[in-house]
Amino acid sequence: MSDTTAATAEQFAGLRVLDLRAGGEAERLAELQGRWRGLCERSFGLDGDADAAAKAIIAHVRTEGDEAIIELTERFESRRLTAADFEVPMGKARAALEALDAPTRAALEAAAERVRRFHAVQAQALVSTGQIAPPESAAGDERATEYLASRVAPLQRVAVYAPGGTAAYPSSVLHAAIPAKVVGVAEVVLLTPRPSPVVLAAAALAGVDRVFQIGGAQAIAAVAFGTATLPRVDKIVGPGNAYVTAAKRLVFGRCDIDSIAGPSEILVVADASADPALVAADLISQAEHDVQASPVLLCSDPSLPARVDAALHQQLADLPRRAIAIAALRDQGAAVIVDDRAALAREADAYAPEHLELLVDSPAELAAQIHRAGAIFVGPWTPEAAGDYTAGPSHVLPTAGGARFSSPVGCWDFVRYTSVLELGPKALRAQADAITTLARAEGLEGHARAVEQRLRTDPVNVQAKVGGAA
Ligand SMILES: NC(=O)c1ccc[n+]([C@@H]2O[C@H](COP(=O)([O-])OP(=O)(O)OC[C@H]3O[C@@H](n4cnc5c(N)ncnc54)[C@H](O)[C@@H]3O)[C@@H](O)[C@H]2O)c1
Ligand SMILES: N[C@H](CO)Cc1c[nH]c[nH+]1
Ligand SMILES: [Zn+2]
Repeated sequence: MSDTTAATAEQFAGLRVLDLRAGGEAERLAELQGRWRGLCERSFGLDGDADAAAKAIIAHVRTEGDEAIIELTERFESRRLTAADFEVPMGKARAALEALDAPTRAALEAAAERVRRFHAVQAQALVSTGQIAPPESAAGDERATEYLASRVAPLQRVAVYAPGGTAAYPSSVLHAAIPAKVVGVAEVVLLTPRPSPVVLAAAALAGVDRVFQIGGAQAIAAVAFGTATLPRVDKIVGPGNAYVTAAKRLVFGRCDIDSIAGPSEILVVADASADPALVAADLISQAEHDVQASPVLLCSDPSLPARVDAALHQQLADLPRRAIAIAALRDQGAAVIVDDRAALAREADAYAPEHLELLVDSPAELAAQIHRAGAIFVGPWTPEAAGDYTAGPSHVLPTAGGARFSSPVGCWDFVRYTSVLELGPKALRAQADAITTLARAEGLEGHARAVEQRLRTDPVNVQAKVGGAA
């Protein structure tokens, strides 16, 4: 991990430039392309130290339960808790909401309302679908009826993880717990280390049912397996650092998870029309999250990286979290130069960022050509920070290239579908030949006989045989 304490604004040496334009010296170009591919192939934590640490923590919590949580919280957070301290009474969260200063409460309520409204619309798409499909020839014949359905129902109990290491994230409480409540999850459990009063207030506002002031991989393990104090949950959602993210991946299967929502990322796609001050501001807005954040510029204007570097220098100078931002810009940051607009779209898709920001001419047109991103911010009036707080869609998004296959946290995360099948005797008979043939092709005689057994006992079938009609 980077040494953040030593970093200062003066130490920021500028984004490393990867000039991928055609026409450069072939060997050098191949090397730069290899480096860019390395960034596109990032798969955070898959074989890193965090994975090994999370594995050991999970094993410890599985065997020692609450005792392990007490020990690990002391080791990683220097906090001495007893099991009785784990749960923060909801009364305290409600009191925190009441005690909040008026501007913060108004901002929290405005964000909560917009997130709720957006997800209320999204939830309308989550319907049970059913089909009663007698063949036309058998219309009105109940025995030919088949009922095939996908029945949707909310999960019973989910855990929301809200980070609390180097910053507090009341917004993450809203952006994960509200969609869960919108679809009717019975019990939402919040896990968060050192909850600030604003985090507790957000929990009360979002309708969270229980709050546990524990964090890290130990919190993830606790709710995946359950301990004497913490309940086992059906799903864990929410962002976190490398340890939290690795633990989520490791407990998947014991419970569900949303996606790998790890250290923040932003890919700012810019052309000659972009204002370098906006590019720098938005790179910094994600770099300041974590020394492991990834702030990357992808541009078609070769003069832009130098102008963005100058703006970065200026803006980093008095940034409170500049040490973190500089470490992220230095270690994961890059300025990638490509030939044209088509290459901007192609390489943005290849990077599959958590946040994609388009500071280009006709940004909506370019947005339509890019398919792999957690969220796309279109045009100069849509800073990524708006999505973090008030816009409405959840800011809990897949990182580390997960946007290739995962989605933002949404109402879909908090429901599951059950298939329901009901066949009438004629409907089964219509499929029987295909079923028994396929079963025997798979060497599964028992399956074939399970169907034939029914056909033999179907009174209509018996009658038909006796009467000689089908
Ligand atoms: N992708 C998203 O949607 C999204 C949203 C918000 C935040 N984030 C990210 O969430 C992260 C928040 O990280 P954070 O650290 O501030 O809070 P966190 O709550 O995720 O992690 C803090 C916990 O990490 C554990 N920990 C610390 N050092 C450890 C070690 N050496 N070994 C094992 N465990 C250790 C501790 O238990 C501590 O409680 C950032 O990376 C931020 O970028 C992502
Ligand atoms: N940008 C973060 C997701 O990567 C979410 C967040 C919360 N608060 C501020 N930002
Ligand atoms: Zn953010």
